[in-house]
Amino acid sequence: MLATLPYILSFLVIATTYWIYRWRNPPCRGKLPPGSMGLPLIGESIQFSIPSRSADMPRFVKTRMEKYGPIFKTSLAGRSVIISTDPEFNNFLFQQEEKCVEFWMMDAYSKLINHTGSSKDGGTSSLGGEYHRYYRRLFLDHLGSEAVREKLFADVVQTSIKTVNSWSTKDYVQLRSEISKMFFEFSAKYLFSYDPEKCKVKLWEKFSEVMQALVSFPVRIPGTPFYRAFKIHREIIDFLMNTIKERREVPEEMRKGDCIDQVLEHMKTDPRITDEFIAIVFFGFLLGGTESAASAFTFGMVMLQQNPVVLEQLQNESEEIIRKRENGQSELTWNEYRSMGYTMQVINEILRTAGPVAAILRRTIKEVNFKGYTIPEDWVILITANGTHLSPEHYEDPLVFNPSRWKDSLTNKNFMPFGGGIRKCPGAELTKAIFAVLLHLLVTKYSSDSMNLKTNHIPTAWISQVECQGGEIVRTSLLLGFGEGYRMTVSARS
Ligand code: HEM
Repeated sequence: MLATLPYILSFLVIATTYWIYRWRNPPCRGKLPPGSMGLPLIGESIQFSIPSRSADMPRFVKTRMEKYGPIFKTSLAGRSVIISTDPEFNNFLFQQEEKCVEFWMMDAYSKLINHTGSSKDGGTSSLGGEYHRYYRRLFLDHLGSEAVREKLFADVVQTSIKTVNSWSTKDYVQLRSEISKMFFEFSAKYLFSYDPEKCKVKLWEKFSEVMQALVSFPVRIPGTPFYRAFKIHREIIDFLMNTIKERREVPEEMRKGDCIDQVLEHMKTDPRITDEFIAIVFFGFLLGGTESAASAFTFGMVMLQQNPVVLEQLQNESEEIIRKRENGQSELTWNEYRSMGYTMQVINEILRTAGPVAAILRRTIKEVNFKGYTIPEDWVILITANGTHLSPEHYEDPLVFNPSRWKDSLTNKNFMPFGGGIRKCPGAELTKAIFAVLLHLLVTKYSSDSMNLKTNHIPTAWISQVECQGGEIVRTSLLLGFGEGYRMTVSARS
């Protein structure tokens, strides 16, 4: 036995050394992008999860961009990952959907919705392939870039007026949560005519609790936030399925013409569209339309407060619109909205600097070759538009909030807050319309020096996991947070 010990030890040393070597140099048929795979098993997950207390891009990304360039490799949560801040590569990837790459989700989210993982699976919980094409068409039919027209816009105006008016009666407004709620209720109304005042189920409260779980550790052990969220998620799915069932029983002539009614029509001819699939899709839509918009708008308000000259110019534009009215109309119209040049520049600048969707995730389903690099199959690619939007290479003085940089054009190939390709955000135009209406109402109803944002001591549910003092803006790796939250006090203009 003793005689074989040196052989066993030598074998172990060689095997471990080989394993570490393989970990650091993953197999690849070409040249992988530069970067470090970190420690065996945990990779660089710890460094990645350290929040940055600044409005700049996450430190993790910034330091590695400086060291390795805009495309680099790492390992996170047991996965081999490529992080891309290169706009050319990002745009290339957006065009490769379902060819070389496919949609991929954070572990917590995919476990929460019981996602089957791949577009090849074809199960009803799959959100790729033909299922994706179906629900995307459904959303775009109602609210795509051309769809935010007078009718939808009038709804946006009414909902925003209701929200902004309610603020004047409050001691303070918890900005982020108010905006989340507004986006949530607007989306729910459009999907299934949800009326929070009539419905017994307090959907928004349930939904906020599920949101918290997305930044918690995804283990389904009783007592953990994730476990509770899992149960509430099921309740929401059951509620949505029940809503579909109830609507099916309503005579066709009494239907409401919302998304559910359209789905019921499609179900008549396509048995693959099940109630559960639609409930999961609606849930994803509500999620997509709530968190990012609320983060971005809150960030925008912080920026406006810090830039009074911009706020004043915004106010001038809105006042000018009101001055030009001849027919005594009091609400913003679609045509007026289309004329709000400076407001749109401000919104672009908010989206650039806030970058609420810090990570768009894809999985390679085939080897990807780009700019001399090879990315093997089954790697995760994390596309971070922040790395582009906040890089001095693409934007002069990137941390300066300067809406005028958009005065010549509101688009460019380095600007991708809503992603791109066949998964580009279908809520983009709606988001811009809601932001414009909210800004218009705020600057015309309240005096600009009264729109004070202060940090409060009520932890914002969304980011309660992020420890932070004094309400600084915090970028965690995937979410934009606000320390202890922002509360806004407003007073009507004299
Ligand atoms: C500031 C606000 C918003 C930002 C920055 C944003 C950003 C994004 C991004 C980057 C994607 C692409 C994700 C990917 O490629 O994997 C996306 C997808 C999506 N967004 Fe948004 N979004 C916003 C608001 C909204 C709103 C208001 C809605 C709904 C009313 C919405 C609904 C969706 C949906 C349903 C998808 C999935 C599209 C698909 O898979 O084809 N988003 N969003």
